[in-house]
Amino acid sequence: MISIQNISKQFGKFKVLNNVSFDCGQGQCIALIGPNGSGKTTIIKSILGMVHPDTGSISFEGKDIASDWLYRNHIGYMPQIGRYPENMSIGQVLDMMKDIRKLPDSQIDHELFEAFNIRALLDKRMGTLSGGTRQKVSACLAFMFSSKALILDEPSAGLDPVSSEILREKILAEKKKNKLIIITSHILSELDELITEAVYMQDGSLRFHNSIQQLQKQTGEGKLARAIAAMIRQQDLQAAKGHTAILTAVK
Ligand SMILES: Nc1ncnc2c1ncn2[C@@H]1O[C@H](COP(=O)(O)OP(=O)(O)OP(=O)(O)O)[C@@H](O)[C@H]1O
Repeated sequence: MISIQNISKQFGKFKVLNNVSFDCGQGQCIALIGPNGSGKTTIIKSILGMVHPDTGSISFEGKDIASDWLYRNHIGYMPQIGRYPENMSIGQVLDMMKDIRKLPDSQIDHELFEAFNIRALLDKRMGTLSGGTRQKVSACLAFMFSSKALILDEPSAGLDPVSSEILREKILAEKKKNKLIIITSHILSELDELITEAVYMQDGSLRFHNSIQQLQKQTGEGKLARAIAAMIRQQDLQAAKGHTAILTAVK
């Protein structure tokens, strides 16, 4: 559904993405993980057309995204930090987005709107909201338009435990509808039982892309956090062995 081919991006002298390629298929729930600053948000922004890679290409349903921006209507995006006109009320922001997306009311998904009780907050101005409430508004907007693909950047950051669970249930429900979901999180335990694939970024490069079954089989670990840690240890060990073999051969 989304294909990322050899994308690189440099900000000034700093290479943020280095020849990254991977495919994201319909029905997959992909964890995009890696240390701070490894390039996860830059990948997401590249998919959304908010950052333009210096080289490489990205396609959505087989079409290069550079040639047609309408693909964006098929993606629900929840940013790490939602930025909205601070003087507008929640109700005005929701109405504005509905106007832009032009979807009939019957197709609008109000589930999170109801579950987070946003109705009671409609008159509150965006500039006065707590971080968690702002996240809830971002979540409502991401899921509201019944998009084929959902991209969620640290979706539970700042949410209270009950709201996090509501959002997790919603993600699970959307996964069952065969949507593509790409999700970043530093709390790997949140991703257990949710994701089908893990894409691990390090220093702007893709370190591995495995299905959860492959990861579990290769590491013998059931939980995502332990499987990722074991996978990295295995790869480091292999690299060290390769290094030693080269040194021995040179001697
Ligand atoms: N517009 C920009 N100008 C300059 N540097 C940038 C810009 N956007 C991102 N970067 C740098 O690119 C690197 C990757 O940033 P990115 O936000 O993609 O990382 P991340 O993996 O999402 O990190 P985190 O886990 O902290 O959210 C960082 O060092 C960041 O400072």
